[in-house]
Amino acid sequence: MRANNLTLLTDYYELTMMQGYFKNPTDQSVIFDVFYRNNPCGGAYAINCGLEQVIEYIENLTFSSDDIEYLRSLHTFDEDFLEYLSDFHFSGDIYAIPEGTVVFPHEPLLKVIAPVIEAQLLETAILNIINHQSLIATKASRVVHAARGDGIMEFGLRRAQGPDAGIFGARAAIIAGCIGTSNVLTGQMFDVPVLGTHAHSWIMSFPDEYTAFKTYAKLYPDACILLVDTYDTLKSGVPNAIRVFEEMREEGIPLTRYGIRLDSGDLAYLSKEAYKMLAAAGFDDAVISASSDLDEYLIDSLKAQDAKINSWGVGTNLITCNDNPAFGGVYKLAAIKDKDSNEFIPKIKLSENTEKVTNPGNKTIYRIYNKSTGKIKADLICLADETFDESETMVIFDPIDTWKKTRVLGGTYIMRELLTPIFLNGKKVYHSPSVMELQAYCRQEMDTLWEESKRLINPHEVYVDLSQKLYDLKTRLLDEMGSENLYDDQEFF
Ligand SMILES: Nc1ncnc2c1ncn2[C@@H]1O[C@H](COP(=O)(O)OP(=O)(O)OP(=O)(O)O)[C@@H](O)[C@H]1O
Ligand SMILES: O=P(O)(O)OC[C@H]1O[C@H](OP(=O)(O)OP(=O)(O)O)[C@H](O)[C@@H]1O
Ligand SMILES: O=C(O)c1cccnc1
Repeated sequence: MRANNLTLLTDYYELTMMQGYFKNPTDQSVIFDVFYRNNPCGGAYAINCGLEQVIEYIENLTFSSDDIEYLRSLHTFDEDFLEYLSDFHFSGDIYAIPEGTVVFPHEPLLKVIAPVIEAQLLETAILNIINHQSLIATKASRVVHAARGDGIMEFGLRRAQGPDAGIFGARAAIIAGCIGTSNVLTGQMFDVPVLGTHAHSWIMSFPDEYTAFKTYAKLYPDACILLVDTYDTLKSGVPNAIRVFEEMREEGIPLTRYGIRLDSGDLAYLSKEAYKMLAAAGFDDAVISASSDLDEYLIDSLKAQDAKINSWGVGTNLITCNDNPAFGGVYKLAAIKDKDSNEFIPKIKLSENTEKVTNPGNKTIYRIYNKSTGKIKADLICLADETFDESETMVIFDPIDTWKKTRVLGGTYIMRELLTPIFLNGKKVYHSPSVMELQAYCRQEMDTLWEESKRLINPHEVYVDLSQKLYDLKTRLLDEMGSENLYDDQEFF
């Protein structure tokens, strides 16, 4: 399982490049941006997640003597470089969007400003952490949204891709709105609710289903959710559960959190029939929980079928994000500081694919909200030193189809800068909220999205525009590079 010190959790090439920078000394500062290009699962947004673990990683970033010994054994690194590494610590600045924030493609989720030799090392671990947790938080947010206010219990640990995916996946799922997790270690590490029912094996280990239910109910009268599908849901499971609940009622045991779990069969039909039986016996407030390879689409469909389910256990498809296995976040160089002028010179990466051309320069992001509804109108990626006046009318435009323009009238909008300082000169200047605080924040964030953008299929995309200044800079750099290419003696076929 994950060690505290993740310094060697990096790609080999980061270290070979670092040695290259060390041998060709440059104390040049650079800017790297972390961003992603496509929203997971065909959605219109993502939930940014993993910053607390990035902070821990950077705070613990030191090469131990064992690390140095191991690197020496690779016969790639010289002694002077190894000596440099043994004293290594991060001395730069990091700005990031807080965890639990709704984010969109191409926005810098995190920005590193540091000497190139330091900034290069961080790439792999930062992406590893942010890509995983943002992916699972986004998937969980979709599942939570589909459940329309019912609680989602995260049950994925046994199917997660290893311990870390289980632990930090559950953390991300709770931030995105799951009410609890079956993962006890996540509960301990992050002080979040642990929840659960019982397995089929519990029923099977007793001579009969009634005795199994009765024994469980005696032990856990205030958290008594009985799994009713081991033998026959409607003929045996539900009647036996009702018998136990009736006995509890007769014995004067308060029925606080009690009910059933369905784990197979037609969940719409079974839940409706089970509800009728429970209600007829006076248990219409029983929890009817369902699990069985669920995801956001199945939950949405079961809601549309008027299934009488009010609690959901979701495991495999959530914790693995089965329909979209990678978040696709990247770490791209955006600027290099010029030694003479001490100014950042913007850099751009070209691509045949317009979407993949990077945004150059030292940037920040402003979120523009409609003042009366509080909903997001658009995000504006701009240069870090740009200022805006909310009383002025602003024209924003699509950076690809530039003729698509929107006029935002002065006084009708509010702007909020999303990037927050996390490290300045290597010192942490940010305090991570607790996971439950992040959950509350994420809920508020989801309220700023229009319903149309939360739809599971073909959601309305939120506009992410470039400021005029950034757009002009990008166009100028592209023009300059284009004219350089003009003089290449290329052969065309
Ligand atoms: N009414 C429904 N509408 C849409 N999907 C449903 C409905 N009821 C169940 N499902 C889903 O259909 C799938 C059922 O798959 P399958 O029949 O293989 O398993 P099962 O019924 O859980 O039985 P078992 O546990 O014995 O494999 C599950 O993903 C379940 O969530
Ligand atoms: O279906 P998921 O979304 O992945 O949710 C988790 C599943 O894990 C359990 O099944 P499992 O067969 O592992 O154990 P059990 O014998 O207790 O049912 C549980 O009953 C759920 O079906
Ligand atoms: O508590 C449960 O019901 C549970 C936990 C993990 C996986 N499936 C179900």
